[in-house]
Amino acid sequence: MTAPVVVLVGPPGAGKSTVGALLAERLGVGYRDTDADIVVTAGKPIAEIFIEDGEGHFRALEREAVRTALDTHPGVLSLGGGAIMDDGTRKLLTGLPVVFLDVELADAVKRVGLDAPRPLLAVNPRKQWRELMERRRPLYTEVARAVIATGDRPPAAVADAIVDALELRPAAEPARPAGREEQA
Ligand SMILES: Nc1ncnc2c1ncn2[C@@H]1O[C@H](COP(=O)(O)OP(=O)(O)OP(=O)(O)O)[C@@H](O)[C@H]1O
Ligand SMILES: O=C(O)C1=C[C@@H](O)[C@@H](O)[C@H](O)C1
Ligand SMILES: [Mg+2]
Repeated sequence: MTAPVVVLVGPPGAGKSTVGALLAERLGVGYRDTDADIVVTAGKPIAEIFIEDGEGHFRALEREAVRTALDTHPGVLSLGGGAIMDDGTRKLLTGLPVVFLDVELADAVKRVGLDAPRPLLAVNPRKQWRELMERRRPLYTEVARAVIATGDRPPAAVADAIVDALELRPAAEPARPAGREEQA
């Protein structure tokens, strides 16, 4: 198993894609998003999977997408906003460097407008988002090794905060051999 260096979780608009891509570039590793993997595997957009097959089927596809990505992707991995709702998916995350990108409703609205085709936010998105976060916040927190508030930080500062919280360094940066400082 080649586990990711960071797994990002958080609600829609938390910045998983934006921060994840930035962080991957900074660390010199690849970036992957399980939502994108599911679309490829299912051969149709997520909204269609929800409508035609239901949320339960989507969560099962998502669990398998997470399992595969955790086994094969050594870089930065973003999960779908609701992945932590599935018991099996949460179990897969045990012991991994999971970061919860936290965001308040007002900032999420500013960022994504809540008018994108998100199946679970289709009707009355503000109310849905608030209720969804009430249910999900304890689960995001449960799986997370670090919780990063993103409201008052631009994406680059969020990436910095993750690097600090998990004490990460670029993949290419060699570990300094012990005792070399004195020899220069
Ligand atoms: N820390 C931040 N400060 C300000 N704007 C941000 C921040 N993080 C992300 N954004 C902006 O918010 C929008 C949504 O970000 P992004 O798509 O990365 O969120 P996401 O968590 O991946 O959402 P989704 O769950 O829908 O995939 C983008 O326009 C992005 O530029
Ligand atoms: O919050 C959610 O439940 C979702 C978020 C998206 O990332 C997608 O995984 C899907 O639209 C479901
Ligand atoms: Mg995203």
